[in-house]
Amino acid sequence: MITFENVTKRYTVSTDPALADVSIDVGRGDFAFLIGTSGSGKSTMLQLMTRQITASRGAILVAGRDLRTLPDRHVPQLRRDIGVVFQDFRLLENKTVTQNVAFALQVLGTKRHRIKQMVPEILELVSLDGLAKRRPHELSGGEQQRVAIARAMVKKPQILLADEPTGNLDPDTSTEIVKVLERINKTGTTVVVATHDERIVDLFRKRVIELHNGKLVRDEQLGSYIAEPEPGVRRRGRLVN
Ligand SMILES: Nc1ncnc2c1ncn2[C@@H]1O[C@H](COP(=O)(O)OP(=O)(O)OP(=O)(O)O)[C@@H](O)[C@H]1O
Repeated sequence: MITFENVTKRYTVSTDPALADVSIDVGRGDFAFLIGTSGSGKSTMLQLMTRQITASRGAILVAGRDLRTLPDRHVPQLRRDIGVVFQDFRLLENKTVTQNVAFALQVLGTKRHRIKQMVPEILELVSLDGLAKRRPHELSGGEQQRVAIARAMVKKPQILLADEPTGNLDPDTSTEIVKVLERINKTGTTVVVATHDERIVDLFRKRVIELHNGKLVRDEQLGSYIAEPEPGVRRRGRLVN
């Protein structure tokens, strides 16, 4: 669903690349955490996937499209296949929950009767059905993030990208949000979550893709936040089998 082949991204010629020779393959229906310290290249990777920026070198394939050759006029179509959520929710403050979600469908040109039908369905998916008439300031952070996820999911994208989705949330609420993402993933959507949140990575034990200074340093199924040492390597004085 998302393939990077030897991708390098340089923002300026004089500095080190933000992403250096990265190759990954995220299949349909996968769930991956993208981790790494600040500045390691996580946001750069997400922005390359949506073609907000283009690679300096290498090939990127997303939902069957080669982003090197995709004409600009086809980029909106690509973005219909990709839902994105952010740390800061980015909701429309003067609109209710229903209106925030409906607005995302209106801009796609969806007919009014379809919007009326689809919005309650999607609110149910993120367990927000009781809060449809509230405005963002009347919601908790976790509820606001659910609205943002609902809004990203209305177009039924094949891929959901989340950039630090639990960054503003307390631990219990963060767990609930990742459970929502997991539920969406179980419906077949490919989910990639860029995060610094060590606790959720260790709790959910999904695939972990780790960057360091723009380089891919780990790609592990059922990974934890801190890489497990190789067998035979000493860790805190104990030999790991
Ligand atoms: N528009 C830009 N112009 C120049 N350099 C940039 C630009 N965006 C990012 N960079 C640089 O590219 C590198 C990777 O940044 P990126 O934002 O992808 O990291 P990140 O892992 O997402 O960090 P964070 O966790 O802090 O969001 C950093 O050195 C950053 O300074």
